[in-house]
Amino acid sequence: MNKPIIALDFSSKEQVEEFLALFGEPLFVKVGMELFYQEGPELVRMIKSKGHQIFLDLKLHDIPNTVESAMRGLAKLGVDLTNVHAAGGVEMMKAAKKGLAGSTTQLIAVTQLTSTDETQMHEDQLIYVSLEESVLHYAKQAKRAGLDGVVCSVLESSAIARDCGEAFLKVTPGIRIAGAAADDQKRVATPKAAKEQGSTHIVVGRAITKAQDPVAAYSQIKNEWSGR
Ligand SMILES: O=C(O)c1cc(=O)[nH]c(=O)n1[C@@H]1O[C@H](COP(=O)(O)O)[C@@H](O)[C@H]1O
Repeated sequence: MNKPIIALDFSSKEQVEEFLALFGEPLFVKVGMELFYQEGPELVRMIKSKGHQIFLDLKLHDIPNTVESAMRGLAKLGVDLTNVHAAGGVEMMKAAKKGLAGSTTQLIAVTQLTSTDETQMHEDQLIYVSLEESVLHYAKQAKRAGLDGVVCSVLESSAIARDCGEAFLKVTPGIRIAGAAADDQKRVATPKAAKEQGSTHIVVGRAITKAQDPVAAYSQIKNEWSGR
C-alpha cells in the first residue's frame, strides 16, 4: 500500500521545514504550484535530500512542444510522480511522456478536478456527458498516450480500474475524515472508501496540514487507508 501523499500546500521553505520536522520518518509529499512558484526546484532538491518521495504537481497544460521541453527540464529533478492536464489532449500527453524519457518519473493526467461537480462541468466546460463519462474518457486518452495513470476522485476509481486496469494509477485527492468539511472540494471520500474503491494513492492536504496534530492526523489516515 502506498503511503498517503501529503500535499505541502505551504508558501515558504521555512514552513515546509517546520512541518517535515514533525515527522521522524520518510514521507510521500506533493509539491504544488503555490510552493514551487515561491521556492522553485531548489526546494524539491532539499526535500529529496531528506529521503522523501515527491509528487511534483504542476498540471502542465500547453502546446506539445512546450510541455515536452518543460518535462525534459523537470525530469532532472528525479521526482517520483508528476502530472499534466488530460484536457491538453493525447498529443500533448505523448509529448510530456517523451520529455520524461530516460527518467524514472511516473506521469499521470488530471481528469476533472475534484473541485468540479457535474453542473459546473456542464456550465464551465460545455461538456454535456456525465462527469464520470468525462473522467473515464480522459483516463482512456491518458492510457492511449502511454501515461501511468490519472488524478481523479475516489468516486471514479472503480470504473477506471474496470476500463484501464488495476495497475493504472488512480491518484485520488478530495480525501476527508468522515464528517469533516469539504472546503472547496466537491467530490470527496474517506481514506477507507478510497481503499475500497481501488485508489492506488490518496492525496491529503488540509486534513493533515491544518490539523491540530498533523502527525496524529497522518497516522489516523494512514491506518484507515491501509485497513489497519
Ligand atoms: O493534482 C492534484 O494534486 C489535485 C487534483 C485534483 O483534482 N484535486 C486536488 O485537490 N488536487 C490537489 O490535491 C490537494 C488537495 O488538498 P486538500 O483538499 O487540502 O486535501 C491540493 O494540493 C490540490 O492541488
